[in-house]
Amino acid sequence: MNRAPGMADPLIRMQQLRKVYRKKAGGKTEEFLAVSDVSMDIRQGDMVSLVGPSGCGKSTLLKILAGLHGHDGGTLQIGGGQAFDAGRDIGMVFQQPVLLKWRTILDNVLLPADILGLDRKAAKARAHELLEMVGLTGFADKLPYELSGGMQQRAAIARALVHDPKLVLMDEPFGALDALTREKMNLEMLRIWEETGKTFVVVTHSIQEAVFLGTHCAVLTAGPARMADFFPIDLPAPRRLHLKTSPEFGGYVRRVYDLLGVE
Ligand SMILES: Nc1ncnc2c1ncn2[C@@H]1O[C@H](COP(=O)(O)OP(=O)(O)OP(=O)(O)O)[C@@H](O)[C@H]1O
Repeated sequence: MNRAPGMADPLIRMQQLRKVYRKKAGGKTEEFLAVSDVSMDIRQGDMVSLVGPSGCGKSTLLKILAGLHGHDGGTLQIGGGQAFDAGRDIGMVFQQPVLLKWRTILDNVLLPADILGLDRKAAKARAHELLEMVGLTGFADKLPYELSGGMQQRAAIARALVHDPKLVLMDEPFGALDALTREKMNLEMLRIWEETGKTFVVVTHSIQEAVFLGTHCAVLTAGPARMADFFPIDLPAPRRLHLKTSPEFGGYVRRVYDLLGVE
């Protein structure tokens, strides 16, 4: 795991973060508390998994980090004391790859660089490097429909990295994949994270996936919305699938089950 030397402040600091959705209905304003009392420090190079049941506010939290939503209480500092521009410094991966079907895989990967107006030649060289990193060498000129779901999601990961963001936000990136492809993608993602040294925040419904991927895990609950815990996951690196059969892994999984009240 790479950490910037001398970087004292965390890349992200959330303190008692709170988000209320408001809706006007029949002359009244209805309020819904979606995120409550979320506090955590995320350091550069961390891989943080956000886990919790449907509706507990994981996506809302990610949208707040991405600058797509404001928050109603608490504080959020991003950048570790350095300038931080959400458009430039964040890469996003969604549950579906959302590739533009008329653009080649290379041109899809280049999309953020095009939007930001980055030098096309340099961006193209980086896009080719990233395609190699995600195992898609030779697919640059294909159209999305010519790739499997897992391959498309790997292209989406390359797209999230092409503008060299400081922070990568992933919202259930492997939720649409079959179980075996998902396990392979977990390993791929850990390798990409190791190679890039970037900070990743990953939303998942899967407790096993949260424990397997994370250097840290944030557990959120719904009804009431709150953060139940945030803790480091001290498992040996590099993580391999057989780790899932170890008592240490089982201990972390059990801790999350207990926090979520799952029997
Ligand atoms: N734009 C919105 N306006 C009003 N309520 C919203 C809005 N977005 C989300 N909510 C509500 O806030 C709560 C948290 O939603 P969010 O999408 O963050 O949950 P989640 O944990 O990501 O769920 P899932 O795992 O099912 O995607 C839910 O009860 C949802 O109905």
